[in-house]
Amino acid sequence: MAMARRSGGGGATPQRGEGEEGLSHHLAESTLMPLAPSGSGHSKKTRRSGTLCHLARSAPPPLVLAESVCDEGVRRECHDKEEEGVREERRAGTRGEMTGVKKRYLQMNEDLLREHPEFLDPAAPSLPARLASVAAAMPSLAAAAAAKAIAEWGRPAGDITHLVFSTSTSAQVPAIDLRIASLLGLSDTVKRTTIAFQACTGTSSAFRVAMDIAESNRVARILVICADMLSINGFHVPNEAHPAGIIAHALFSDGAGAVIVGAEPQEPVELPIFEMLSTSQVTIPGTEHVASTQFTTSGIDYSLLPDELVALIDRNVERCLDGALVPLGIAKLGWNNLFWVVHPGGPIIMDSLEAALKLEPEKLAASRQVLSEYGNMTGPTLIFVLDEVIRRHRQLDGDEEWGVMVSFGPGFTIEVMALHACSSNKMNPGPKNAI
Ligand SMILES: CC(C)(COP(=O)(O)OP(=O)(O)OC[C@H]1O[C@@H](n2cnc3c(N)ncnc32)[C@H](O)[C@@H]1OP(=O)(O)O)[C@@H](O)C(=O)NCCC(=O)NCCSC(=O)CC(=O)O
Repeated sequence: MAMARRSGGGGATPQRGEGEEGLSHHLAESTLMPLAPSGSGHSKKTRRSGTLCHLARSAPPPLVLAESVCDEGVRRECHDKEEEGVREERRAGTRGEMTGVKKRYLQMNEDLLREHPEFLDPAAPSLPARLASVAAAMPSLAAAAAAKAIAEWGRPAGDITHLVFSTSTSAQVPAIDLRIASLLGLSDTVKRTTIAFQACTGTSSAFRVAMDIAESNRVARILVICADMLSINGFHVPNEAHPAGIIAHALFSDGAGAVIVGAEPQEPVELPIFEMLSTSQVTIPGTEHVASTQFTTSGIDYSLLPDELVALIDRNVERCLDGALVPLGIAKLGWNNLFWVVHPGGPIIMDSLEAALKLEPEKLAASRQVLSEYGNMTGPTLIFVLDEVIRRHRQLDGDEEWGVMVSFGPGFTIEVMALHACSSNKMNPGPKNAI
């Protein structure tokens, strides 16, 4: 397997010297054996971190698309704004134009509403029924994503040693990961970890934990699954006094994604896609109020202060990226020479990031496309974006070798993971990048 550090060929490349030293120094701190065969041009001291081997995604069947029972409220909100003449964009806009969401997949449907009319009554206690509905629907959705990832990985499910499951919309004991493990036929010795309520940083948190496991246990094969179903927990009759709820209706959706992480791949069976080079999580003090969700007796309530969030991104994102990427020698390539895997929280979040870093529009094209085609699925969205970035690289012959995964979540938290595309797999065609 090539550990591509490009020496030319058009891709932006950290130069020998400061950047390379930074890379070697950082990676040497990990406990991993080098993945590169000797003579590949890498320093013998160069160590590699956990490698992301395979990923797959799945969305639930399109039970209710954008034309869901939520539509009336959203349309009414547009109409009222139109009458007030508040916003020119709103006058011309449809819901899709406002949020960037054209299609979504939702588990909430009319059958569920008939079965649980209390979901329509904001005063009726409905949280237990909602959580039970999630518990009934989520395992099969998550298992479907994981089964695809395992099939693509090429080794038997029984070879999975660890399961890291992340969700912000399920709460039960034992956690849903147990049911998923059983559906997948995982070993009864698999070590399970559930990461709860990280919201839009759910995937980043799970990847971070998986990377730590892979670094400390080189034979571990970690199945990471992220699943959320905000349509069930967060569905409420629209209330004009609560605009965040209306926006949530137009934006949020359901989905699940899975990846398999491990070190020292057994080629040719395991063909890695990305190397996970470093992770960082920065939480800005005193900003807990900016993005939050509350469990109420009638479901999950979500709240976001968009102006404060935009200001936080503007003031902090570059320093967070520098903190993660400068030691690796990647930051000096320039933000526009990296590939970007960004959680598309909403148009305002991507616009802010683009403006703060002066990113060219195509850098967030994968994020915008996922938002458009799937909505904001909370945690799993980032895996969909990763999948889309890979697809685009293959189709458009993208040549960025170094990249960054970014998500923003409650805290207010900024998570960054530095990625390197493996030349042995789909992201980069090998010969072009070989040294
Ligand atoms: C909704 C929008 C697409 C609308 O864009 P427009 O360009 O049409 O208009 P705009 O940005 O000026 O916003 C219009 C009005 O809606 C308000 N507004 C926007 N988003 C809001 C929100 N989430 N809650 C409450 N109000 C909100 C604005 O303050 C403004 O109010 P006024 O008219 O009074 O000035 C965008 O604002 C947006 O992307 N908002 C963020 C969406 C979001 O909440 N995403 C989830 C992120 S959470 C996430 O991803 C991480 C996590 O879960 O932790």
